[in-house]
Amino acid sequence: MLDIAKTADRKRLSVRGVTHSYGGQNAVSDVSFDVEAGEIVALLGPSGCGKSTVLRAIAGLIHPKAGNIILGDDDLANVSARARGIGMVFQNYALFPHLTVAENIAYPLACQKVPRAERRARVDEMLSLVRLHGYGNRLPRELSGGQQQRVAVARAIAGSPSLLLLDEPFGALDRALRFDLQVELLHLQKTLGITTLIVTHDQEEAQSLAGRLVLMNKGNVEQIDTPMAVYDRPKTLFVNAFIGQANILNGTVDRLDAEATVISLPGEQSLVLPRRLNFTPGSNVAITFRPENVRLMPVQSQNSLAAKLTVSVPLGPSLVHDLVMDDGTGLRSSEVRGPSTHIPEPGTTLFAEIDTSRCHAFPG
Ligand SMILES: Nc1ncnc2c1ncn2[C@@H]1O[C@H](COP(=O)(O)OP(=O)(O)OP(=O)(O)O)[C@@H](O)[C@H]1O
Repeated sequence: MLDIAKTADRKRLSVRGVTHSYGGQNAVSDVSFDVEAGEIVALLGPSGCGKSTVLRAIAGLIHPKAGNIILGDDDLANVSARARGIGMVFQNYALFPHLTVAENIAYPLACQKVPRAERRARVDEMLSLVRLHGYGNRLPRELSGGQQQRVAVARAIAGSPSLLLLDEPFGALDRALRFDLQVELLHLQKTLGITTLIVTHDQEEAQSLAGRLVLMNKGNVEQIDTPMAVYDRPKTLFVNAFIGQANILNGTVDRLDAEATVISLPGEQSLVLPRRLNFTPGSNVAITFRPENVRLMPVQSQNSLAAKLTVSVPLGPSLVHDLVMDDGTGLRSSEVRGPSTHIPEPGTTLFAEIDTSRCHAFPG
């Protein structure tokens, strides 16, 4: 077992009702979530939704207007950024350019007044951990972007922080390298068991790294759940559209009984959902479903919608079809491609058969 794993101090992070504004404009409102000791959670949402503001408040770089941040048993309100025991990694590496790799990694240890010999041993351990053994004497500019980011990770964990914060850590790297570093980070986090919060706007990154996601939109938390639950049971239309792909049909509740709800759609089409929705007749609803829950058929059946094929695109193992309905609403269907999969001609009218048991309904 690694030395650092023995000394890692697992703490639970609790964010309670954090609210912050810049110049009167609320950037985050009443944000609450927990990261259990040793857990990895992703804060996910579109640009400007307030993710970095939450992270900065946890790190102690800003003081939120309201709310509490509790790490372990300590409320951090009166604890300085430096004394919080938090390791941070930013997108732009932020290594000290005039210090060598080893000096960069040793920096937090020097601040903690760790004796020189112990510092040297810890730096060596960190270099092996991030697979940069032998690079200690180089300057940051003599490393690739991926290597620099590994040094940033090593520096963040060298001081055995009780919390690791990562702000878009791999945003500047190309896709393949990002994936490699994500796998490495996951391995490292599991080995060390550091409570970790990662901020990203990349849903694939969030889903591959985190056990739970905190979905933010316009300064508010919309849902906190596992990646699969967020995908399968989105609580809001925003979450449904932000995670994965979603077809959205705007319609009106026509009639409902105990077992079914009939939705009228533009162009005299309709859809029967096999359950009673919590809406009154006449309500506007947005019905959503994933492309993989749509099958294209040559003939009409119940719960199929007529649409014209615009394009079919092979994407690795699947085939994605884009269609347009008479009223201009777009539809997307995807299927697993086999050796005999037939690709229809663009312009063909097809019938999109929707698995209505997988549809979600939100206020329109
Ligand atoms: N220093 C600042 N002064 C004024 N407004 C700010 C400041 N920092 C952030 N904001 C505003 O607060 C809101 C939230 O910003 P924040 O950086 O937290 O979002 P984000 O989700 O991290 O975005 P991104 O993914 O683009 O980094 C935005 O509307 C932003 O314009």
